[in-house]
Amino acid sequence: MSLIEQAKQKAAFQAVDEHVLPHHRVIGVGSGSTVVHVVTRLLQRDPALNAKTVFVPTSFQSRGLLLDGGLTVGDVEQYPDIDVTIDGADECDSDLNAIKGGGAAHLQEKIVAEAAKKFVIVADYRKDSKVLGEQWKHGVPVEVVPFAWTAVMKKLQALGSKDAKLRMAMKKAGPIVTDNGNFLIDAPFGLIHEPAKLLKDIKLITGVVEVGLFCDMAEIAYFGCEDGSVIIRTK
Ligand SMILES: O=C(CO)[C@H](O)[C@H](O)COP(=O)(O)O
Repeated sequence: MSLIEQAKQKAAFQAVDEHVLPHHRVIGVGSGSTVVHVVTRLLQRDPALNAKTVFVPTSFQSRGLLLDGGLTVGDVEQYPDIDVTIDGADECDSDLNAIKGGGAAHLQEKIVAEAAKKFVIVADYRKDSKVLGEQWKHGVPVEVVPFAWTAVMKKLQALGSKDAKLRMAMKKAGPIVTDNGNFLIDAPFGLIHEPAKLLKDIKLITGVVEVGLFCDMAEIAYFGCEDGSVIIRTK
């Protein structure tokens, strides 16, 4: 396993060990490569404990990971009160505001994070920053209704994101379609000093479904490092 993968694993394992408690019955599970290690650790728990627990995924990917592991899967409609949600991030600032949606899953991720009593971020050290936009250069992921994408793009440009782009699929002649049937625009804004304000401004654009800015949501973040240590940040 590469050093970066080991770093992600360290962060994920520690977060599961410290935040998924024996009395918890509903656990939210995010998406992405770091979350693969979260599921690995969940599967190492006492099977009797896992059998009494429902896991709420945030994407096609995490649903598959949970089902492959034989865990019981539920959704927010059935389980609106989640004990803890653990998810990755594309970048996380010193106030624990995060950019998410690199994996196009931020709508469901935000719903599952908001439904949780506690939201925990796991990542490698490259995601740790002072100000959003320092590390993640692809821009803020913005999920949009397909019909509205050009109109939303113009509004994002007017807000200052000159290089906003529709996210294209790798092996399809066309745009990425999210798990919810929408398109995605990646909107770079340089350094984001006021993420909550930017979040509000983007959300007010008609046709925007959800913005990959998670402001004032995470309680704690674990960043795995290549030397085997884990940086922990709290609010
Ligand atoms: O927000 C996400 C998906 O929408 C992911 O959590 C984020 O992209 C981080 O992924 P990884 O752990 O692979 O770096």
